[in-house]
Amino acid sequence: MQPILSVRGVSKTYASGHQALKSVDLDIAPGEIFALLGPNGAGKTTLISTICGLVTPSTGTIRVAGHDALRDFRAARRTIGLVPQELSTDAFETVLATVRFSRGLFGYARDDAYIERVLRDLSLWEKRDANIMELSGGMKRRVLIAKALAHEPRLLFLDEPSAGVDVSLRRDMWKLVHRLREGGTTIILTTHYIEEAEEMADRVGVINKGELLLVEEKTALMRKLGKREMVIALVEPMHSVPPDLSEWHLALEDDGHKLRYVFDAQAERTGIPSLLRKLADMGIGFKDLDTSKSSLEDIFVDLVADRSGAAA
Ligand SMILES: Nc1ncnc2c1ncn2[C@@H]1O[C@H](COP(=O)(O)OP(=O)(O)OP(=O)(O)O)[C@@H](O)[C@H]1O
Repeated sequence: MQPILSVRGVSKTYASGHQALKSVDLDIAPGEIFALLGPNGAGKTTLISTICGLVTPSTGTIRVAGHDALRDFRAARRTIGLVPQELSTDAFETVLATVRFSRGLFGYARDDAYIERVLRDLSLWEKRDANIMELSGGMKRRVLIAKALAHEPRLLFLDEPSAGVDVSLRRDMWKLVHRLREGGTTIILTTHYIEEAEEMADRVGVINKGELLLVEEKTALMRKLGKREMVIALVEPMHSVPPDLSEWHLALEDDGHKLRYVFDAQAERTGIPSLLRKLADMGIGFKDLDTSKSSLEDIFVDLVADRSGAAA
């Protein structure tokens, strides 16, 4: 299937000399939810801005729904909805007028029924006649989403949708995203909340220092890189890990009451049976064993730390 978005060799060096993107390649399939994950300053907003034509890339090409994003900017832009991080809208206008205007901006005929549906989906219909300046922060955020959806985009960008948003709006937004996808919209979100990527995305891209470090199916990524850990609750607390246990690289926690062992769940030998045998041989008793899987957050932190270490 033709990708709805195709980014090839896109780099961006700002006038300050800062290189915010380093030869990024990325294909997005129609209908998928893609989370772009990265720490502050990683280049997420810059990448979105180049795709939306707000920032000119220094090198590379971008195609959106078959249109060249630079040469054929208007056609490409019409297929995109962008929910920016902050509201820069006509604060004195009413909700309805602002959202209607957004649709008109892209040359679409007025469609009151569609706009009503969007406002209802976002619980904004009751507020349609309110001035935007009178709305709470969460409601303003909903207006931003409504504006981005006003021209029925095929590709929706959500830049940090959860930043500064309360739990109920976050949940509403997740529901809306799933509903939009069911209707065929492709969604790309940037986030540094791993929970959000874990909850919503089909695929995850990790970006750090302008470099797209990896792009993977979320479930495959978690399976491949997932580590497991086992916590051993001791009968008697320890002052330090005995040298005879050094090969397992255990950490002592909870004032010496617990040993933590991190292992690779994919490895042929996890090291657990030998560790438990060794504990028995040494007469170290334990009350409980607890194993858990590492989350996407652990994976992400490991990845970014590895790369930073490698670059140093
Ligand atoms: N107009 C600009 N001129 C110069 N440097 C810029 C400009 N815009 C962004 N940068 C720099 O480029 C880098 C990437 O910024 P960007 O906003 O794309 O990161 P981000 O991943 O979106 O970060 P955040 O999560 O904080 O929003 C940062 O170091 C930032 O300071």
